[in-house]
Amino acid sequence: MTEELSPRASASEQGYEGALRPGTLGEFVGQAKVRKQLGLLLDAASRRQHTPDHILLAGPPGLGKTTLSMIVAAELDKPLHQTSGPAIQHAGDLAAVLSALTPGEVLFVDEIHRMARSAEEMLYLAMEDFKVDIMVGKGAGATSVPLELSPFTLVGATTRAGLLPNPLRDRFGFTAHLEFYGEDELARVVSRAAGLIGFALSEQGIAEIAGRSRGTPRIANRLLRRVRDYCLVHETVGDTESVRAALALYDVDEHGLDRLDREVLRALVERFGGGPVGLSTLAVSVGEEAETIESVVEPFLVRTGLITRTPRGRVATRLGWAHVGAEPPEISQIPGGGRTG
Ligand SMILES: Nc1ncnc2c1ncn2[C@@H]1O[C@H](COP(=O)(O)OP(=O)(O)OP(=O)(O)O)[C@@H](O)[C@H]1O
Repeated sequence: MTEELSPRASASEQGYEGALRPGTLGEFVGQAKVRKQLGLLLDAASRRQHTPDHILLAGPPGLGKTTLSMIVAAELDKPLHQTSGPAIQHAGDLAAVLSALTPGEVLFVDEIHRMARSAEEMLYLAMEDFKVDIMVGKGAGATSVPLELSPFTLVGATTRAGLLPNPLRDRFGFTAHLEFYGEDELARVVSRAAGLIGFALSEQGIAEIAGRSRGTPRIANRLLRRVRDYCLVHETVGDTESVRAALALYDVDEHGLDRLDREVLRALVERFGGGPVGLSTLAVSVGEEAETIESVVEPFLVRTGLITRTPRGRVATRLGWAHVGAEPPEISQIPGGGRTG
């Protein structure tokens, strides 16, 4: 997968991303339902002068979970403490974080599904009663000492909501499921970001980037940066032509497919007659890890209707055949498919 289309952030783009983050719910583009629900929750909490319910943000990477956690803290006018599941490997790690929280503080735990089990159990009590039991001493002499915590709001983020144990999931008063963005919404993300970085981009140029961003604001902002650099170096304006030229340079096609996506699709059509074929066979045929194909390539090809998953393996749809410029052998046997995102 080319770096341009990875939904995950790279360390080098954190500063750029930070500069583009919307600071309020009003500035946050799209996700209308989640914005309304969250707005109501925060408004009610401030009217009751109470900390809001704990919030779980679920959805694929790059859709705005970290941004929303910052917005929650900003709207509540409270500090934000950020950590992540992998950083909490022992109950003691969590106890240290929780005991340092100030009243009303927002605690953001990214990838909360990756937290240690022992810490999860401590978190149940902390979420419910703002208390933890600290074990003091070892062996037979060990005793548990209750510790009162300041009331806080936990904002948990996960790309794998299904992996959260039920007792943890049940302790969130509100769960927001973030959806992939439509092209109009992505155009608004790009237009806003272009304004912030002071880059003049035509309406069509904006639409070209939006259409290649795989429903993901992080990718939209990254492609914008590539186009801005291209225009700077080639001393050209941000129009459709320069967007196309810049993104062709990075192997991003008009639907947001990259080299690996196209290779997989081409292998499916040309080497396996459109399928059905098993994932591992497909992975070997393009010389890539099955994991990468399953977690990154396949979901996007399925979502855009280029392939489907059947019990017997992956099958190219009519759209998939057309995308690689090939004719399907017998139309009646090929799934129709349809672009969705
Ligand atoms: N709704 C939105 N409006 C405008 N920009 C957005 C929106 N959502 C995300 N972005 C931008 O996309 C980038 C990635 O967002 P963010 O870091 O919040 O994603 P995430 O879901 O937390 O990703 P991960 O799961 O990898 O942590 C940021 O630069 C952010 O400003």
